[in-house]
Amino acid sequence: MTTLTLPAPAKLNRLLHITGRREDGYHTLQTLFQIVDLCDQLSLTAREDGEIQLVNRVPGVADDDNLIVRAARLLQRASGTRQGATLALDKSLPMGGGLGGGSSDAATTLVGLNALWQLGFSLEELAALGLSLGADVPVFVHGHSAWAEGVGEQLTSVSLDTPWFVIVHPGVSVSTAAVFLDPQLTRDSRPITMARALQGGAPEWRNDCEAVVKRRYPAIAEALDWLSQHAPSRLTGTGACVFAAFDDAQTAYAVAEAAGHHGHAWVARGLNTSPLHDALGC
Ligand SMILES: C[C@@](CO)(OP(=O)(O)O)[C@H](O)COP(=O)(O)OP(=O)(O)OC[C@H]1O[C@@H](n2ccc(N)nc2=O)[C@H](O)[C@@H]1O
Ligand SMILES: Nc1ncnc2c1ncn2[C@@H]1O[C@H](COP(=O)(O)OP(=O)(O)O)[C@@H](O)[C@H]1O
Repeated sequence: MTTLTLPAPAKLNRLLHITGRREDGYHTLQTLFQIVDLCDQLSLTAREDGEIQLVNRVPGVADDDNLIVRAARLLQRASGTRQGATLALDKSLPMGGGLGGGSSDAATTLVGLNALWQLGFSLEELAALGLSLGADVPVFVHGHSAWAEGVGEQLTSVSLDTPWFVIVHPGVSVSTAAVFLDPQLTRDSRPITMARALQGGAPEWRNDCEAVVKRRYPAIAEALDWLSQHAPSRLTGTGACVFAAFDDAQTAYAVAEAAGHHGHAWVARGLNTSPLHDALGC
């Protein structure tokens, strides 16, 4: 029996600009995705009976809605394979935290099962499949820090600095849909070039969702205000997590320890390549 145990890393949006709204209601974005070394773990075991079996439930998510089950079934349909898989998910990343955990789990399932079932799909083909599961799936399939446009699926690999991040989850759950529906959301930011984005610093390194999210969720506003006393701080995605970058691990761990009542805090290292791709050599 063959089993692959693989990481599903989190991402941070180092900046997030909303540049417009498409006719289908989805918003067009410009963002810098950075992969970090905070991960869920997924074990994939091949089965000959064609079944997709989930070993452990994710609380609050029906098995048929679990993104790893949906990703496995999608890949079965796309390839016509008769193989199945047993999926075991060891979840560390908070759900709905803006860290992309569910999307990353789905991406690891697609990339991992493609290897396990020896299907031979390219990463581009897997990313296109993954987009139907969520806008953040392609960057995790792609496996590299990226400048993204469209709804996050038009990706250009970039190399970012790799600081130590303090990530704080203020313990509230943010509705992505509600943030995008809020009338006060900035949705007309002028598009910038990738080169300008990569220069870093204010005013480009901002998150357009921040004002709306701070107004709707006071706990996130408080966490941001607190973390900003230590270093420039931002929201990732539509939240709920906020983060700040530090040059050395020691300072980052000290700040994380002091985060106290603002929520659960992690220290994570910024990466440019995904540990998933490092593990599989792809
Ligand atoms: C904005 C980002 C940045 O990383 O936020 P996070 O989810 O990471 O916080 C993501 O692209 C989010 O992608 P994802 O989390 O897959 O969003 P979905 O479930 O597809 O969308 C939930 C709802 O948000 C709205 N939505 C989402 C993405 C987008 N570009 N425009 C939108 O208007 C739509 O109303 C959609 O029905
Ligand atoms: N395997 C999974 N892990 C996490 N969330 C999942 C999973 N499958 C489905 N979901 C659903 O996807 C939603 C978004 O999850 P996640 O990607 O963790 O958040 P975000 O997009 O804010 O980073 C969750 O609230 C949950 O309902």
